[in-house]
Amino acid sequence: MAYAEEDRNSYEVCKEAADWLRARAARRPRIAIVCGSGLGALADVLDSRTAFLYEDIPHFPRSSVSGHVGRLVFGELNGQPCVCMQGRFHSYEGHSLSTVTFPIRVFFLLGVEILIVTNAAGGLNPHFQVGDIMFIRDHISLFGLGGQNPLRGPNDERFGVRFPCMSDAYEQDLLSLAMESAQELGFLSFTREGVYCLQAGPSYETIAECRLLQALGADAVGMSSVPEVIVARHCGLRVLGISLITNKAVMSYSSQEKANHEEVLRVSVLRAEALQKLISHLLGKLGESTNSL
Ligand SMILES: O=P(O)(O)O[C@@H]1C[C@H](O)[C@@H](CO)O1
Ligand code: HPA
Repeated sequence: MAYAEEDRNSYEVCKEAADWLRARAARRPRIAIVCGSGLGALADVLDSRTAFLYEDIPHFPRSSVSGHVGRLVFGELNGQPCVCMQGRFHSYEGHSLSTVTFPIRVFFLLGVEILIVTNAAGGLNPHFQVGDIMFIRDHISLFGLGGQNPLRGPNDERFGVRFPCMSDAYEQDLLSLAMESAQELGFLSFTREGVYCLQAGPSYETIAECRLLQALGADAVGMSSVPEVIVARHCGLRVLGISLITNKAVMSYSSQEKANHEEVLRVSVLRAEALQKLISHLLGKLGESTNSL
């Protein structure tokens, strides 16, 4: 089917991809997990896995960033049926925001109820350390504030309302369960909560920009996740966001530190196992609380 790039996430196009996947996946996933930079190994620990290359799924975009493999993996984690995006799409790759968020609408049409977005991010909060896991309490979208929103354009009510609320984007119940999981696993010493700020990338921030973002109330800065969260909330998915602090944002002109993707990937891989344990533990709790949450 030929369509303009901005029409990629139209209902019909998303449904074709969802129908293709539904015909091939063994179980309907309840939870979708977007794996951030260097965090794709999570998909490799799912039980009863079935994987599809993005290039084989109708209308799926291609991943071009190292640390993002480019597969959709269905399976079970701690008894919960899941689908993992082993590789996400970023607008700096040249994708429109409708392309970046296309998989989220496909997940919605597959019957997914909960979206877990993970990402690598630079720490702006001076109390954060490299290797900290930050549960996202809220976000600041420099895209959105600047007029670029994935919901821009005609609204299709089959997905959601014209003016969705975002003050409850990150669900408190999921955040509490995630915190409880961190406590039960003994992870509290490196678990934080904070505000994630989206900037366009692919260049990292200048020192003046880091100072500005910190003054605005951001605890971490990254180049993804927010468009996915907006589209997920638009179609009623419950959202948990997790940032891995892979580097400290450079705040001083006397610092010799330089942000780089190799370090981001190195730290992500070091913390990948802890993050897997955390998400798996949380999913077990979601299974126990199916009726109450
Ligand atoms: O996909 P995420 O947000 O985890 O990736 C971050 C942002 C850039 O893509 C890259 C920069 O190192 O890592
Ligand atoms: N800035 C933006 N995106 C990032 C960073 C950063 O410092 N680290 C990982 N992703």
